[in-house]
Amino acid sequence: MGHSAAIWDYKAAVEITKDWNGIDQAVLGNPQGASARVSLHGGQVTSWRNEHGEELLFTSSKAIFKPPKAMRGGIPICFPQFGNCGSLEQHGFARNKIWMVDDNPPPLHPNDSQGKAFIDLLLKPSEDDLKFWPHSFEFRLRVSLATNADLMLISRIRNVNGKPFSFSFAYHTYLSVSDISEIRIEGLETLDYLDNLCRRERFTEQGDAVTFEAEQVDRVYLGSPNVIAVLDHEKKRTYLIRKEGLPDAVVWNPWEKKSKSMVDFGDEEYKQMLCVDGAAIEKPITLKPGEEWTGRLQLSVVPSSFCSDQLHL
Ligand SMILES: O=P(O)(O)OC[C@H]1O[C@@H](O)[C@H](O)[C@@H](O)[C@@H]1O
Repeated sequence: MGHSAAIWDYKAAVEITKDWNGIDQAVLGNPQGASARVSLHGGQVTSWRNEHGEELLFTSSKAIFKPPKAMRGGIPICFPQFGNCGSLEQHGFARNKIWMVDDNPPPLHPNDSQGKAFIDLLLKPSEDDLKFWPHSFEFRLRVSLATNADLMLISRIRNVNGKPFSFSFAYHTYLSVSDISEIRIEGLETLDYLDNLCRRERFTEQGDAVTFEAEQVDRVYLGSPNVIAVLDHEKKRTYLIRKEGLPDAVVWNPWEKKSKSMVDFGDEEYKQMLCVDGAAIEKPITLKPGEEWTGRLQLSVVPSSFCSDQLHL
């Protein structure tokens, strides 16, 4: 994984190393041995492991770890556009850019700082970016790992001083699952969704949970609750996705046919992955000069005996 260039003591360790392409990445650790890795390429979280060293995020065995494209897995950031419904490249440019580390980040909130390892990455537009998206923004991404191994991503996007601008956003979260046909998502039942496979037509979810049976699912659930549970029966564990400032939830699994059409994805790998993204898509966010938007995502894993009633889903 490359050599260590620096060790900072943000209560727990944050280490900057080089990845296989010589691009810096931050490795966050907690005292129990959990870890998270975030690449400066795209500000993309590329790994999140629990204290037993088990990887919780999916990465394709065919992933291409080479800029300019984002690698298939982890948590790419979709900004300032989700999908292809705008003039920019699919899912926006942020995931393809090289971000900077902020060596002097503002402190964590006192209620929020207990033992957390964190790193702040910054993205500002280059001259070239301004030609395609002429808006002066600053994007601060804070990735932190808690003592209980929860992974938190906080995005703060500020209109530095330009004209008002609008954007859509998603944390495109690739979860690693044992077998997609055993997975249930709770928290999205009865909601309306836009079906990306059906010209973004609006439907209403009918099942008592979202399950995956025989075909690609590619939907944007609207006005979703701030906690969504992904139950993995076989692994006897549940992912909890908590979000703030992100009203929508994208659910995507490519299934067989689409998997075969993606060069950086194995034909059978759809069985082991599921994307559930905290997102702001249906109603774009608009920022006036000087305004800032915050979108938070917190991922936890709990045993499947944990009752969903406790979540107030
Ligand atoms: O291949 P990309 O650009 O990373 O996108 C992957 C998928 O991302 C999902 O979020 C979209 O809803 C899908 O339509 C898309 O295929």
